[in-house]
Amino acid sequence: MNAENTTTDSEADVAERRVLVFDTTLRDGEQSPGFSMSRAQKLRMAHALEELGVDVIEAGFPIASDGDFESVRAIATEVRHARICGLARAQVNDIETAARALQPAAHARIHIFLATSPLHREHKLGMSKQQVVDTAASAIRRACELCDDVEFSAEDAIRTEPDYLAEVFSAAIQAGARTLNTPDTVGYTTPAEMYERIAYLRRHVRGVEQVVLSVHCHDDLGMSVANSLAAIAAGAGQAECTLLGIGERAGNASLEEIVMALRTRHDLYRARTGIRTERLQPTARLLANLVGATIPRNKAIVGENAFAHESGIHQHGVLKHRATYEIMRPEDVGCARSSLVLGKHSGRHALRDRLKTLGYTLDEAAFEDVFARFKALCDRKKEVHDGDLEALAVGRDPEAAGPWTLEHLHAASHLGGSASASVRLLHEDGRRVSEAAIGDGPVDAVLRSVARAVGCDLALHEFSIRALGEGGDAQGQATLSARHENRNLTGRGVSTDIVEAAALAVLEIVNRIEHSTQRVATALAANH
Ligand SMILES: CC(=O)SCCNC(=O)CCNC(=O)[C@H](O)C(C)(C)COP(=O)(O)OP(=O)(O)OC[C@H]1O[C@@H](n2cnc3c(N)ncnc32)[C@H](O)[C@@H]1OP(=O)(O)O
Ligand SMILES: CC(C)C(=O)C(=O)O
Ligand SMILES: [Mg+2]
Repeated sequence: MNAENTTTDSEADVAERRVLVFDTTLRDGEQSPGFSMSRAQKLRMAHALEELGVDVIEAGFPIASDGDFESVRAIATEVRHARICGLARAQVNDIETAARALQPAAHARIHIFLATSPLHREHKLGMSKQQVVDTAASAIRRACELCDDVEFSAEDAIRTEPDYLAEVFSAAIQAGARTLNTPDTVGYTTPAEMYERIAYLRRHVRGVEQVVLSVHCHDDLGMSVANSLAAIAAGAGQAECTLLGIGERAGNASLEEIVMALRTRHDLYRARTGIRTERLQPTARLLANLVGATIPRNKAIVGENAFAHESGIHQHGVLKHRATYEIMRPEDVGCARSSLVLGKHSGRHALRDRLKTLGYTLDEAAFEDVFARFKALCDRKKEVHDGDLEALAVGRDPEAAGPWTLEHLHAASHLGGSASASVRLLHEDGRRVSEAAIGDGPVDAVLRSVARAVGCDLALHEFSIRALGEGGDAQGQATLSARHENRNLTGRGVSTDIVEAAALAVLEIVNRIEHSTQRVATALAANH
């Protein structure tokens, strides 16, 4: 074993295998509550994932909605190196829709899934064993006519009879699938069981040597990464995972943890990935900023404390020899604490340098915009922290920008009673509207006054605020979800004043509504 556990990929020996990283942050990750992204945000994330070096980007489920279709198509158009994948049920319409969305891709994959476990066959699909085999095989055959790379997933594979799963996979290979995925859909398995399952499939699936075996683990019992690693140890050649482990329920296996476990314990796994590990922290932080999530301080690899030492005995050890308490080098995962303090006396060089370290390379116009907003922020805050800079660099979601902007806001809370707020909004067509309302707390009052001003029906559903830096003048990022016509819409806003941050989040929502109303009106006019 390497004493410092800092083995690099170039030291790999000849026996090592290349494990493919299949990222499903934009599909399984995005389909879970709290992580939805607009098309522009997904596109931005897809570029970052490509830069990170993932092999496959599962960009969405094209049949799910027009928005998902458009997102997959935009990613397939712009992202040229990574393979772009679209999910489809074992149904012709799903498959043809996925193929249309993927049509511009340089490298495309259609991913078909069908549940195989007794529970799903009987209670969900109402299909016999033979019907499942036939449905999967005919779906794969149709997909192979439209795309030269087809993956098949046996949903709930872990709770499927092993001999039957081997039969389904053998039929899938015969029908043309090139990757066979074994999902632990409900996060039920254990590492020993997963190892045994992959080893069993390697012994019993006909034609298995022609395909890549893949694994897709969920974290319901907190074992998704351990289970993925066990599958790799047993011979799986592809791991499906998400950044920060976001995904259905308790989430998916976390990409950064699988990748760094393979790298750090190369002595055990003898496997490498194509991930540029120094991009892990910046890419994970970009995701957190786009979806307004907080990365727990103690999160492995990318959390703020992952390389922090506070206790004296540890500090003493690290000062003598870093490897006493660190099994990875912070710089290998993109974690570099800056000693430069940015404030109102800082110039463009220091800001550009810091942004680059954080993973943001902006074009001249975008940089000048960030610089101007940075200076304005410095007038409101003594010190500007990394979180503040990331919020400035991520900027506003273009699909939520304009036409309404906030000109004036006043909010007051009354002890033991309700709160009140008044706003003045400016529309890009020149209209100015002032309104006031009372509510259950200042955020609700702000929401009601904005809703009244723009004449739309909104009810507060959820509200959260997270600090982007340290100290009493830290900026807050508000994430607010409101109910509108039976849908929950989410908006985000950043300010040193949390009520103003909430107002900006409400404005994102009303701007989204106005954009979609305009799109519908344009489409109707075009049809006439
Ligand atoms: C384990 C996973 O992560 S699977 C992916 C889960 N992700 C999602 O569901 C997000 C996107 N989903 C959606 O937008 C919708 O569910 C849609 C558009 C796909 C389908 O919507 P609807 O047609 O209204 O169907 P609904 O979702 O209510 O029910 C699912 C239907 O698909 C069928 N189905 C489920 N899985 C499969 C499959 N793999 N292959 C074929 N049919 C399937 C069900 O039996 C059910 O059929 P029925 O309508 O004949 O009863
Ligand atoms: C669609 C499949 C691969 C899935 O997400 C699961 O089974 O968890
Ligand atoms: Mg899943």
